[in-house]
Amino acid sequence: MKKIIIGDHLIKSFGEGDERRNVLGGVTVEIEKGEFVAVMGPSGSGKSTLMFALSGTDHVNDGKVLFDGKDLSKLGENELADMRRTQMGFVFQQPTMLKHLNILDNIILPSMRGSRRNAAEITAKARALMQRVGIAELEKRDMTQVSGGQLQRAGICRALMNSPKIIFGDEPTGALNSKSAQEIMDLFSEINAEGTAILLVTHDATVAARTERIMFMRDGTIVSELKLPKYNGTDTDGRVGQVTAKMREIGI
Ligand SMILES: Nc1ncnc2c1ncn2[C@@H]1O[C@H](COP(=O)(O)OP(=O)(O)OP(=O)(O)O)[C@@H](O)[C@H]1O
Repeated sequence: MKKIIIGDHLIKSFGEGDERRNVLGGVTVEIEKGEFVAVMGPSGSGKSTLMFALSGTDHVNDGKVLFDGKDLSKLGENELADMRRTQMGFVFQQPTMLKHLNILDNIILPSMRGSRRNAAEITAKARALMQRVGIAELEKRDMTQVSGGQLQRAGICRALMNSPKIIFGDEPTGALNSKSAQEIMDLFSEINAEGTAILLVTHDATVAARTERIMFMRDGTIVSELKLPKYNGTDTDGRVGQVTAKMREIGI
């Protein structure tokens, strides 16, 4: 099984009666194990809805999602929650963290729930990840005492706690300045190089240009795709140029 995710003819609709409309109009997506992919498209084109569908965060109305060969619709709610917690990582534009807990405790909190590992093991893993992403000295601070980039690093540590097979990122650099955004993208590249698949939703051509495949959405369907070689730190401007040219071509 080479694919980590197959989304097969996904249909998702919202609204009732005359107001009802398809936000995903039969989308088929395949993501390879270890692949680094971006989804771009105008606001409201269905990017986040697609991500929620592929991650089992939200149910689809029709079509099916296979995660590592398992049909998500055949799993009970607990099994699905368990799969999301242990095999998928999530990074959002603004990491949601509890204000009254320090950064370290925020990182370990989700892993404590229903885990067979003991607290010392979990804490050691969190500290190792914090060290790795350069925020080891911030463990006692709370979320209001760190920068946006540092908070996002903490969010990435939290997403990596269970060594997921894929990370879903919804505009993970959207709230950051360009330097922090680049550093976060460097981190994603490193994580991907170690074999974790990554799916990012982004409006930013410089973010998308770091990935190896970009799917362009419009009105709930994938209208085009751009493939790039795996990023190795070279030809950054050329890659961004290819993404922006494609965006112009399809009118995004
Ligand atoms: N729970 C919901 N109920 C009703 N409509 C919804 C719901 N979630 C999303 N939508 C609608 O579905 C469409 C697609 O939303 P989605 O968030 O997937 O778009 P997007 O491409 O991620 O947009 P953006 O770039 O602005 O985040 C939008 O028109 C949105 O209003």
